[in-house]
Amino acid sequence: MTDAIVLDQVRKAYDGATVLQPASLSIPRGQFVALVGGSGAGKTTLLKTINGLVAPDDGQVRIDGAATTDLDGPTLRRRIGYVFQEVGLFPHLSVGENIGIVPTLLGWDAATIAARTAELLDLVALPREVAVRRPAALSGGQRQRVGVARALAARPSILLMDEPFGALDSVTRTALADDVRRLHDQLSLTTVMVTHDIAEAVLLADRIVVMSQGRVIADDTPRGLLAGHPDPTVEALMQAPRRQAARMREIAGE
Ligand SMILES: Nc1ncnc2c1ncn2[C@@H]1O[C@H](COP(=O)(O)OP(=O)(O)OP(=O)(O)O)[C@@H](O)[C@H]1O
Repeated sequence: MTDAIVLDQVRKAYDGATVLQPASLSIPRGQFVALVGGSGAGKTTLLKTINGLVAPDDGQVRIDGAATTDLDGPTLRRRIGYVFQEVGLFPHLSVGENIGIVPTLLGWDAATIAARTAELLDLVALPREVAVRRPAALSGGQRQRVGVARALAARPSILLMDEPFGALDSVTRTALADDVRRLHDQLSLTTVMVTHDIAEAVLLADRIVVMSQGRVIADDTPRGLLAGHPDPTVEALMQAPRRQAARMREIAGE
């Protein structure tokens, strides 16, 4: 079967500085991939090459076998949902209008958009009444849920998320992360999520891709990476979840 996302030797430089070394990655349909690595490693840049927000200098990105350069904007927006870092809801639009942005751009009629908005609010476990509120009248966790609903509005098969839970307290974060994984499974999505939280990546993802200085330095299952890796940067990253797990077992008296 054709992979949902293929990056074929994708390279990107800004003002002569290469921020993404030629990177290749194939992501089969249905996989949940976490993209981790230090600040400035190139994670957001790589994520944005997938939906065309960043145009690669070299190489090719293919979505379900088609080069993104051959796909028009509306097709990309329909196929790929994007949850922005810091959510990026429009403050002057209601929650419902925010969720309906892509369907509106795609020319859906008002009744279909309203029905879809209600369905999406149910899906992300928000009361339907919030549709008429402005984003400022929601909690941070609720705003993130709106961000996820907005990304899923046009029934994409691919969901990209850039640090979607970054600013949340740990209880809200865990609940939302669990819901995102549930939605991934329920809607048969292919998901790529950038996160700084390695424990979260280990708990949520089927596969973890580690980046450092514009390169992919590791790519394995959480279990595989926890078992050990020759690269010291990867090893250092994996120490945190290992320590947390060991400490939890100790406290639980196991
Ligand atoms: N539009 C841009 N113009 C110039 N440089 C950029 C631009 N976007 C990103 N960069 C640079 O590219 C490098 C990689 O940035 P990127 O945002 O992809 O990293 P990241 O791994 O997502 O980092 P973080 O975890 O801090 O968000 C950084 O050095 C950044 O300053």
